[in-house]
Order: sequence, then structure tokens, then C-alpha cells
Amino acid sequence: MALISLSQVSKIYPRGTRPALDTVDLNIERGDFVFLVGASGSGKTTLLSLLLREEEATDGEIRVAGNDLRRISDRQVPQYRRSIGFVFQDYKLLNNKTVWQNVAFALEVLGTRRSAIKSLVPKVLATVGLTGKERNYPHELSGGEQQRVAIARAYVNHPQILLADEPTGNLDPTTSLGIMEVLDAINRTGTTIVMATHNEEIVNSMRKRVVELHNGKIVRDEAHGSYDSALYFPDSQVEANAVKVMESERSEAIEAAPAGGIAENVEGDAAAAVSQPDYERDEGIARLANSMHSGRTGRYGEAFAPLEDTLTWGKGLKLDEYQRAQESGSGFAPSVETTTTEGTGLSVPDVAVPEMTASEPPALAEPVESVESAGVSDPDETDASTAQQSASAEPVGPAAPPASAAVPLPPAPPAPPMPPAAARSAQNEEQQS
Ligand SMILES: Nc1ncnc2c1ncn2[C@@H]1O[C@H](COP(=O)(O)OP(=O)(O)OP(=O)(O)O)[C@@H](O)[C@H]1O
Repeated sequence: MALISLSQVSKIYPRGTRPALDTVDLNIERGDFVFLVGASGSGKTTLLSLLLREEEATDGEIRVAGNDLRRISDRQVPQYRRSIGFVFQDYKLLNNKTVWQNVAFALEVLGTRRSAIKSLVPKVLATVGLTGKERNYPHELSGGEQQRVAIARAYVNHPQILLADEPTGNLDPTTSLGIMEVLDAINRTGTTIVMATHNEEIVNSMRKRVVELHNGKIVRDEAHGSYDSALYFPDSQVEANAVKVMESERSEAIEAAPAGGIAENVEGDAAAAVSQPDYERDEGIARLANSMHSGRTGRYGEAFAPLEDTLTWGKGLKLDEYQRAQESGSGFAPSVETTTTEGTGLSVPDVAVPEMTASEPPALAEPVESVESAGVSDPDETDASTAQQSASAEPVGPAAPPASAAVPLPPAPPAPPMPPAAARSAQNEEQQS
């Protein structure tokens, strides 16, 4: 049985003019990585909100890990959300807490034992490359670093499912690549990822399953898909309306102008525009859309080489050493610096996630112990009401697995040499840090 299944699901918001989701059928298997794509307003966030049980379907059946979401009461929702990590576009970190506290807090509200928190937080921070930033507050971090804290918080419990709504929406291409590498690594531990995105370069590089929505309907579902947003040009309706308005303005101008005057020219232009075949008229807009969306503007195109050719994320990644070792056939042993300097601690052979567990994710609906029992970092700051509020507003995964459950991850694919553009980006990131 699929981990996530939607059957004939529709969602009509109270003041919605059309269904935000329209009789959607979708199955997502355990371990899948699914990109939800589609123009603005196509229903991506709505679908994620339904899975998170932030919204309820108007019609149809949604099952997540065996739970029929129609049968989950509001009181049971926080419990349900413990199996689901959620990453937002705008991070939603607690600004008065440090990096360490932000991540620890997700465990505290679940009543995780102090010793487990102490063991899990540094591991997940190393995983996302934030070792050394534990004491920093969100405002002292870059956008990419803040998003990595958010991912660490969402992932620290090893949720079965990680939902991400435009997690790279506010980030530059190189930083986005880093975020994708973290998500990919998390997916390789068995966590199912559903990510809404507009970013074609990411989708086209990753070649994961792509589910495309258009006006609330699934119009495409491909195992190793790509995304071309120009196929459903997001502003086509706006454009069509604009053309109509312009054409009616032109005819009004022609009617209002005296005969033989300027109106003749206007009429000439308007007539030329109208008599132009559609494909020619659309060319300019199509070219612009194509250029904007496919990265030919240089916004993304250069930086986004296929993901497996880059692996730029991770300070201390010794690609030159790796390359030399590969060439000499002696295998790769990361230098001491690779694992001890500030940064990810990632080395090439295990660049995926050194300390993550690959064990079966825990089942849903584990009882919450008292929040008080969890006080770890800043007991003063951890009051139960805030904790509960955060638990529902910022869902976290199920109770953390014991630290002893950690098993080595399957090795990540080797990192070939970086293409020049990616190498430059990595170098820039290195210098900035
Ligand atoms: N709370 C709401 N009340 C009424 N209508 C809503 C609400 N939230 C979303 N909608 C409508 O539902 C449709 C789908 O919106 P949704 O946010 O799911 O799209 P999206 O694909 O995530 O868009 P974007 O890429 O811009 O985030 C849109 O027409 C939107 O206007």
C-alpha cells in the first residue's frame, strides 16, 4: 500500500471561485522523491496543506501511512504531524532561539529525553553543515543557513515524510543546490520527500518523479520527469486579457480620431497586429518566458549542472584530493581537516549524511511525554503553551529513534570533478563563510 494516497480528492476553499484541487488521484510510495510543479495557483500548497492536515479535503479520501485523514480529530492532529517534517520557503525559525535551541526545541516538545537530544542535535547539524553555528541566532545566518536549520529541525526526528514548500524559493542558485543536496541525502535514508517548486533547473537536474498540477488537476505524472513551465504559461490568462484590453483601446482610439489623422497610423498598426498570425505574435513572449524559465538569462543556467556532477555543497569537500586518488586508483581518504574543520564534516565517500540512520522510520502516533520532562537547553524558554503551539504550527517528526539505532548509510555516488561554473560558485561560498 502506498505511503501517501489521494483518491478523488477535491478542495474548495470557502471563498474559492474554483476548486483549488479537483478530483486528484495520487499514490506516493515510501522512499519516493516527488516534485510537485505547476504554475502559481495550480494547487501545490493546497495539496501539501492537506497532507499536513492543515486543511481538510472537501471531497475524497487521503491516507497517509495508513491514517485516514478524515478520521483524525483536531485533537489528534499534533500527534499525526510527528511523522511529518515540514520545510517552508521562509524558514519559520524561532528568532529568539539559537540554532541549537531551534533544533532541540522540536525534540523538546515531543518530550524526547535530554540525553537523546544532546546526541541527536549535533548530528543533524553536522548533516546540514552547520557545525560551529550552534550558538548563532537566525538573524546571524545567511538565508541558506537558515533553511538548513529549518531542514535540521524538520528532520531531526527522522520523519517518514518530509514536505517542502518552495524550500529554495528565497535562495540563490548555489545555495539552492546545497539545499537540494541535503534533501537528496535525506531521501536516500528512506524518508519520502514531496517538494513543491517552481524551479525548473532543480527539477530538470534531479530527474525525480514529477507531478504537475494545472488548475487543481494532475496533468502529468512522470517517474523521471522534467519541468517546462512555459507549457502552462502561468500568465496566459493575464496576457489574453491584456491583449483584449489593448485591442479595444485601439479600436476606441480609431473611432475617436478624425478621419485621415493619426488614427490611420494607429489603425494601420492595429490592423497589422491583428492580422499577424498567432504564432508570430506569441513568439516574443514565448522567447522571454523560455529564457526566464530555462535559465538562458544566466540566472540559473550556469550554476545548475546536473546535480550528480557537482556536489558543491559541503565545505571541506576535497575534490582535488578525490580526483587525484581516483586517478591513481588508491581510493579516497579524506584529510583530517575534512572532518574537523568548521562546516559539514562531510567527506566525499559518505557525502550523503554521515550520522543519519537508515532504519525503518518509526510508526505514527507515538504518545507525547510531558514537555517539562524535556527541558534541555533553555528550560526558562520552554513553556508548555509555546511548545504546544509550535508543535502544531511547526510540525516535527515522530519521537526520535534511539541514538544507538544509527547505522551507516549507503555510500553516496562518487563526486566527479566540478564543472567550472559550479567550482566557481563553491569557491565563492567558501570565501563568504
Ligand atoms: N485560504 C484560501 N482561501 C481561498 N482560496 C485559496 C486559499 N488558499 C489558496 N486558495 C486558492 O486555491 C488555488 C490554489 O492555491 P495554492 O496556494 O494551492 O497554489 P500553488 O500552486 O501553491 O501556488 P503558488 O505556486 O503561487 O504557491 C488558488 O486559486 C488560490 O487562490
